[in-house]
Amino acid sequence: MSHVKSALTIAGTDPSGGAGIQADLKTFQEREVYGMSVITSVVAQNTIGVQRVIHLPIDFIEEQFDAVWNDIKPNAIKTGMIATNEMMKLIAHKIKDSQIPYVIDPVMIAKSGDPLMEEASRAVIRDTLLPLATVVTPNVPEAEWLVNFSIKTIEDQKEAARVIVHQLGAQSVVVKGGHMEGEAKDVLYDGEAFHYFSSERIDTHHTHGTGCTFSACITAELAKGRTIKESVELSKRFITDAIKYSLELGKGNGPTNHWGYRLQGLPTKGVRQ
Ligand SMILES: Nc1ncnc2c1ncn2[C@@H]1O[C@H](COP(=O)(O)OP(=O)(O)O)[C@@H](O)[C@H]1O
Ligand SMILES: Cc1ncc(COP(=O)(O)OP(=O)(O)O)c(N)n1
Repeated sequence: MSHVKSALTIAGTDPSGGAGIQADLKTFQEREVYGMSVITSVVAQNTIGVQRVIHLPIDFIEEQFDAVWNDIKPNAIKTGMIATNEMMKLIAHKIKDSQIPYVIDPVMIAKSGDPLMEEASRAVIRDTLLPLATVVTPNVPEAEWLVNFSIKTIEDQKEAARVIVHQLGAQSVVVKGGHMEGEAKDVLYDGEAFHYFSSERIDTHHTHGTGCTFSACITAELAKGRTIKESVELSKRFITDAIKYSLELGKGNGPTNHWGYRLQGLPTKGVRQ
């Protein structure tokens, strides 16, 4: 039996390489986990924004999933952009008895403001996929939609986390602090205890793909058998360095990239591997 750990991402694409499937696969590789992917939607996007989205036919998404699943069963799964009700229902049906860690990045709107999920589908992801999640990683606007109140303080982040676990049924949640003021403080709640992961706020607009990279890192660490808390702690360090070394590429918000320090030929001292 192979000792290689693998992870599967089910998500949309980013041809400019900063977010979506491309970010997930790069992250899996960096975390030394074999990466696999099922594409839900093909997205023409870049650092400026989203130009057009084409959803793949549902039977073809299923065929991709079966091709991977029946051949190389992953040690963990993540979902990112899942735009429609029928995609959500298909994925719920496929993974409900899988017994492997499942991370949901409930992608609704890109930083550019472009929608990546049909508005009517938000209730479906909440009701069909969230109860299956090992970890769900909403940013503040996504968490606000899920819990239906506004989040302005750390106490609001905690209350949202409680609702997402106890009322919506996720095993655990990280309410991310990227959209808050001041330090970037993420709140992990597992139904019993709160854990806080903070970093200074890095003054950059090159943050394309932060959410994708963070959740992919959590998935990779869970695939290796780490606990939820360990996985989130490592992923917070990883994303902080990835933002610190983000790349000034493109005409808009450049890509977050942990390998950015190597690509830019910067010294490795201080970068957490
Ligand atoms: N400017 C920043 N400085 C430091 N950390 C950040 C910054 N922006 C986001 N983060 C961190 O990046 C991760 C992704 O958060 P967020 O930006 O809220 O997600 P999303 O990309 O889904 O909107 C979180 O760990 C958050 O704390
Ligand atoms: C295909 C695809 N999936 C997800 C996103 C959103 O990524 P995120 O990490 O939240 O970063 P931004 O794009 O919002 O900067 C995406 N853009 N494309």
